[in-house]
Amino acid sequence: MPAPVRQPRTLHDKIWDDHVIDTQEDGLSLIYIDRHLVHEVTSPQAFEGLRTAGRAVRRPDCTLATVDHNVPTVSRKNFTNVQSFIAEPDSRAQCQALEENVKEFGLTYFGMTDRRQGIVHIIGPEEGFTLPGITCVCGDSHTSTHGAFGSLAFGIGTSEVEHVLATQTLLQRKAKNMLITVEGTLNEGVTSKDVILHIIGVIGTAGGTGSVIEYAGSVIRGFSMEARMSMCNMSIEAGARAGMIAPDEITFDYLRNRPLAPKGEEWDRAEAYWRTLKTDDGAKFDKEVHIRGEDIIPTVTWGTSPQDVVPITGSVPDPANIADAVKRASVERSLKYMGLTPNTPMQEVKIDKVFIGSCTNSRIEDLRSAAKIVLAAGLDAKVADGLYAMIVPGSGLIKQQAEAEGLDVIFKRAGFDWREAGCSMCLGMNPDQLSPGERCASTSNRNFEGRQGAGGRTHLLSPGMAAAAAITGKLTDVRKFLSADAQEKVASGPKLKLTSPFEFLTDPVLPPPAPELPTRVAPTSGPLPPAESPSSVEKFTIVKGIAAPLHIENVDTDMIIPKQFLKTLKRTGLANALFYTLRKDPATGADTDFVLNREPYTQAKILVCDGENFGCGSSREHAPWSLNDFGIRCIIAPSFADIFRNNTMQNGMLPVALPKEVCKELTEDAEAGFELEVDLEKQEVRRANGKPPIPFTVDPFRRHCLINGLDDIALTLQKAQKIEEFEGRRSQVWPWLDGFGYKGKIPLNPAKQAAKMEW
Ligand SMILES: CC(C)[C@H](C(=O)O)[C@@H](O)C(=O)O
Ligand code: SF4
Repeated sequence: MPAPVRQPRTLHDKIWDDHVIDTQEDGLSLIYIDRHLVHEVTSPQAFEGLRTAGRAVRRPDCTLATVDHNVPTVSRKNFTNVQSFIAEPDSRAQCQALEENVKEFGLTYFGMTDRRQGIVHIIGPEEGFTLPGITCVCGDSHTSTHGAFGSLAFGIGTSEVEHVLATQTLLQRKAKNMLITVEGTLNEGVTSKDVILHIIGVIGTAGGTGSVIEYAGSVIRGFSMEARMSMCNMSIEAGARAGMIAPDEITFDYLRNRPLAPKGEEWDRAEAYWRTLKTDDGAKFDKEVHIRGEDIIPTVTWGTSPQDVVPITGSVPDPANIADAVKRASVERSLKYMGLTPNTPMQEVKIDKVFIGSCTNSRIEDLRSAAKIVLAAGLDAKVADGLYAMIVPGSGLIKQQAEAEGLDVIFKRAGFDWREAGCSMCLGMNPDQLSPGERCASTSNRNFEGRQGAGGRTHLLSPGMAAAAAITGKLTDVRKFLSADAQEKVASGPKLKLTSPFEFLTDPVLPPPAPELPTRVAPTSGPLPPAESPSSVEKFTIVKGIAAPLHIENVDTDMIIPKQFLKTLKRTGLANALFYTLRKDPATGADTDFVLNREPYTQAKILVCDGENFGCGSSREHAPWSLNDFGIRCIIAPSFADIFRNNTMQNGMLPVALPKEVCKELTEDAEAGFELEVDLEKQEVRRANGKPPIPFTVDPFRRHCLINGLDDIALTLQKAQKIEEFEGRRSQVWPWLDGFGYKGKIPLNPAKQAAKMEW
């Protein structure tokens, strides 16, 4: 018999196929997870779950933890311990909880005295922990960043973090294949940040829902790893499950000699495998989008969604020109929040703060491109009067390298504040925040209402554009600083540490070696619990009650629960946090007339929204926890963001997707005060106004779990033997994936270590 002919496969297909441990008849697969990154915000409840069930971490050698979201970015010169350094009690508690958890569970941890500490999505690649061909997860939506290496990398919620810690696997349904090509030549001043903002403007924040996007084409191939990471990072802003780019010489050059990358003969084997990781000719994509590089010019956002983009040469949109009433209302709402007048040229918009940082744009190349603009503005250029500009490197090592290149001198001399590594003002879980009404030019990835501080206004842009805005005090076309005249001016000026102002652009310094070399540890399996472990998840059969109507598109999880409530160590007590900014008057703290504050909706068990893309943005499971705590067990909407949908079902809640017109009708029922009855067994929504029931469908496996209140982890552990067999094969075929650990090398006395370090 001739061997069956294999269909051409996409890069995503290949990585997926290599990680499937088991597939059920209905298509649900158990996939192996090669790399798990952990941070302090989304892990405490997961470790608590392990503790309660008496479970161990299955693969400490494939798990890497750090603190990033809560850490203050002020100087650590006087750091002795987290207890005394972090003033805010909840932030402190989360960081301390992680310190304790990594000790208890034996995990590799980059704490605040470690130069390798930084934003979780920066340190994975920097260490070579992120590799081509792997599956990589983290309780964080921007895990998509790691797809830049040709890996399948995606964000998960806290329940899934617990699942991965306990089993090193996840239950997943394969996503669709989407291709986005960018061909041609980019205009001067256009960076990968402009390219991804432009793409999101074209496809919208739900354009990638249910898909893994592969970015291809000559423009992408020409990008450095840093630029590719910025692109893949924002795949989540396009609604995609993940983004990826096939590995090539640029990828291999970046990874060679990274502390955790394979070495010697193992590198050669790995590289040979990685070279097979590209989409075959003739492979089919479910969706394709083709973009011309020439069409992109430096881009900036004007509104409160990452899809609200405009070329820097454009103007604030005018709602009067929008025919669709819902869209018009949404633009009006955004403009009101942003304090912008229709038709104002973007370059006349004045800025109060500039933030250069975040997992999108805080890498060495980002800092170089911002420094280039500062230099191009002239050696006497200064941050505009009254403006505050901060630079937050993505990791301690990036900070160190930038200082070795003299970038800090360029920034500080121009009046920028040079900070320590962390998430910082991207989200403001630490003290770095906008005040109400302040406007920020930010290199981060989300411009949601209140994202950088309650009432704060965010314009997303590239590092060069942010630097230009810092100097002029307004949103500015970066190309003004790239003219021959400006460069001439700089070239003739006095010299800094560098022999030419742009020397660092062509001759980058290699990253300094990591302070400690890892020790190889054999893969271990943690003790397996009894398969019949009880589930704490409530069963869902029928939910009947008041339904609250909501008319908002793209309800993001920052809106469902703002960042200040993510600092909890529990899953409960979040009812008051639900839709906090919509429910509380910022000035008085009094209740607003938001629907959930009004009778009878204070008793709502169901939320009906007629806007698409409910639950987009961050992976915070706090969003379903707060809905649940309020009493809402079912959300009906035209479409859901992938991670949010998953997170609700992990908590015994039901997301029901129905056509937009049907959702609209149901919001009318809700407004008239009619109760709704959602029956999961019969898969129908019954209406109290005598109209016929509305059928819906739910993933059969999830339906079964919800109706019976089953625990995913216990179910997965019934397949322990298959997982072990997979691990055996994995060790033979991909030996470099049996990770490296720093077991036993976690600093036990941070104070002593801090004293040794120069900050
Ligand atoms: C805290 C975390 C859950 C969150 C995310 O998933 O994205 C955060 O990193 C963010 O950017 O909002
Ligand atoms: S998006 Fe911002 S808050 Fe989230 S991980 Fe990245 S830097 Fe941190």
